[in-house]
Amino acid sequence: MEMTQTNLTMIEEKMTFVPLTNEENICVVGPVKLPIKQGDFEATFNWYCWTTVQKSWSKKEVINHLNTMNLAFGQQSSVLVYGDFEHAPDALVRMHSICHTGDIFGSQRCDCGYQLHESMKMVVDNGVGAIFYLANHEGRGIGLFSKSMAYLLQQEGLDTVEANHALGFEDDTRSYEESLKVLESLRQKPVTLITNNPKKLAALEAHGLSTNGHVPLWGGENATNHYYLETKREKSGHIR
Ligand SMILES: Nc1nc2c(ncn2[C@@H]2O[C@H](COP(=O)(O)OP(=O)(O)OP(=O)(O)O)[C@@H](O)[C@H]2O)c(=O)[nH]1
Repeated sequence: MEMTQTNLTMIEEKMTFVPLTNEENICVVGPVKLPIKQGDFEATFNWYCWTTVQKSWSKKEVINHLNTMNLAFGQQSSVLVYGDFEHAPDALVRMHSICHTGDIFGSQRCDCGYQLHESMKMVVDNGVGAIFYLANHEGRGIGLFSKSMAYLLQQEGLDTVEANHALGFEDDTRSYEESLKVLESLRQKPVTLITNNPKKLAALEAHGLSTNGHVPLWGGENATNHYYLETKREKSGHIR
């Protein structure tokens, strides 16, 4: 079926350009209505997805380029927004790094799946908030393929930080700049971060966004991930 002018206009109305660099804009699409059901938990979020595009492109050109952008070969990030995110005085925000093994497979080697689902519940209980799902953060920035090797090293006794170093990576190479620009485009008031990671708070403050501090999210601890979580606390500076 051909796209009609009405459909094209409707999509263009849901597209926003957020300046990133001199060469690139972030193109944000949304809100898209997204009803979610996970066990007993049900909620309807406003979902926004984004990708970077050439600065010179118009909205129509972005749509025309979709089938040559190879979007399935590089994942896009997105955010689930709940409530009156732009205006409400108190909003909870989670900056969640993608974890293919924990979030999708339910791996017990980390606490990621627990944190993702729990933060969605916390946002809905709070009435307002957003969960950013950051697609270029797999394995704290080393990628899934490298993470599989890091896991093999961890099976031999290295901790999560040592395993990254052994493969030639820094422990944590994640950047929050792109997602913080998207956050700024959705809300200018202070937010409370759901995190145990002080680096995430520091990134928000370094970007010039004001914060109401953080709420910790510990839980989902088990015999398999105990050592991983202990290393986060002892070596990576995670707040108890
Ligand atoms: N390299 C590496 N990455 C891991 C390992 N276990 C989990 N991860 C990744 O670590 C990231 C965890 O991200 P987050 O849930 O945002 O966790 P965090 O930085 O500890 O911060 P908070 O959860 O907010 O406290 C995900 O990208 C996982 O894929 C591991 O053993 N090695």
